[in-house]
Amino acid sequence: MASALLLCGKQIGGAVGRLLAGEGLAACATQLRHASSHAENTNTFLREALNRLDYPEKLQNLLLTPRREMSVELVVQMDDGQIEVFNAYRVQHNNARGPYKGGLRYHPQVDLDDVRRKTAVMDIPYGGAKGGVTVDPRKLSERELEKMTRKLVVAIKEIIGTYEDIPAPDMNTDAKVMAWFFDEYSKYKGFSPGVVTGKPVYLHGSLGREAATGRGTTFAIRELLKALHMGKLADQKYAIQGFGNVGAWAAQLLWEAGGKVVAVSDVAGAVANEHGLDIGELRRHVAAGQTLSSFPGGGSLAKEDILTFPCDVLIPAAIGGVIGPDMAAKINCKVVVEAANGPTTPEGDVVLRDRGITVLPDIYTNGGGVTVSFFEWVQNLQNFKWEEEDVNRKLDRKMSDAFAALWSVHREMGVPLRTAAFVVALQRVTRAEVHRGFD
Ligand SMILES: NC(=O)C1=CN([C@@H]2O[C@H](COP(=O)(O)OP(=O)(O)OC[C@H]3O[C@@H](n4cnc5c(N)ncnc54)[C@H](O)[C@@H]3O)[C@@H](O)[C@H]2O)C=CC1
Ligand SMILES: O=C(O)CCC(=O)C(=O)O
Repeated sequence: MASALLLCGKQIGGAVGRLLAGEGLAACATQLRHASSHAENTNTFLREALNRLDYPEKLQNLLLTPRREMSVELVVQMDDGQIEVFNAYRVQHNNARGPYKGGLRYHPQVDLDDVRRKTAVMDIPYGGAKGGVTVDPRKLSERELEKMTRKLVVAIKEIIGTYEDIPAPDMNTDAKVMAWFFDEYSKYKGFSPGVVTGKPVYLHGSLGREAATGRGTTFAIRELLKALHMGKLADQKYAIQGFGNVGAWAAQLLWEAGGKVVAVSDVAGAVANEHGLDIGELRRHVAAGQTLSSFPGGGSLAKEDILTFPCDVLIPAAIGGVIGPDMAAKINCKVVVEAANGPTTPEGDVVLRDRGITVLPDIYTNGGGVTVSFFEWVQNLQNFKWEEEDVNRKLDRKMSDAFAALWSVHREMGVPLRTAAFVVALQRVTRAEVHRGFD
């Protein structure tokens, strides 16, 4: 027995040592603090909308509290034989309107953001969920990443499902991760393409899903510019933080529409050209493994300067919490379009309001992703593939209709667009809750 434990101790080595030293617990506490601060930010915005609606307190609490939160540990043997333990979670918010739905993020910092109201703003028949694993995927080999993903599926398979909760890509998760997810789940529950969205197109994915969040962001900007009488997409200068799925697709589509993308950044650096970057060339440069800052078609910029770079439309498309009050006082644009989840803190939001800078909120702006995820799910249930133009046309319609709904609340109630978006969503969720009854 003693030698087995010793053997086990040797195998587990560093991971157990670190856990026993309390490092794991400290990391876990940091993640929870981070998660709760983000949830608090969202709840601050949500309360502002609830203040405008005359709902009884009990209903308000119901709307503020997630239905279920699951937290699991994934034990993975790494390529070098060491055992690592990863914390993973899934939070399910409200399923009055349909199955839970939302992204799955692999990131060193947990960031529980808000899909729950997004599905209601977009008027698609889902509730909201979010999940993730606390990991820096750049430090894992592809095989380790696959093992970790499969362990995650085994750990949460009883609370997800085609009609229960449908994960999707988010930061650092892509079609490949979704394919592993679908494959592992199907081993336990039988063929289930509808259990995740954002799968590869050749493996029950939807045409148009990869670009959907960036494309939806572009439609959202078009509608906002029209409403603000600011002209066309082609008339604006854009600065974009984040050049991953969302940022790069938004940049590409804005550039194709004739807009000038004057600066973009990623986690490693930034590049700028006040006459506009050639986004086609830049994407090829990055796809070839080069950094943004080494792009010959622009000058290198400190990544910290992206949010203050002079432009008409600033698009944070990376991580949450980047526009606090200090940053909000310095940014140099006419409108902020939140393609990322939770880029503006409540304090930052107040400063932007005071400065007269319009903010198009995340729960609407990046809703194109979950909308085309919904289209993918419908195609999986139909076992039928739609044409890409059809997907894009339907997405355009959803984004335009959702904008019209929030713009009319913004005008009628005289509230900022963020509050208007929450009001629209809360009204839809509440209607579903009340009509389903509470017995
Ligand atoms: N992928 C999707 O369909 C959806 C994504 N979102 C949100 O959009 C945002 C971006 O997601 P994806 O593009 O999918 O992720 P991604 O992993 O494809 O790209 C993230 C980008 O952000 C950059 N980045 C990371 N940390 C940064 C930092 N500190 N400063 C500057 N850049 C940084 C990365 O280098 C990368 O370019 C996230 O907030 C995500 O929650 C929201 C809805 C749907
Ligand atoms: O496609 C989805 O289901 C959700 C995408 C996502 O992560 C989000 O909307 O925040």
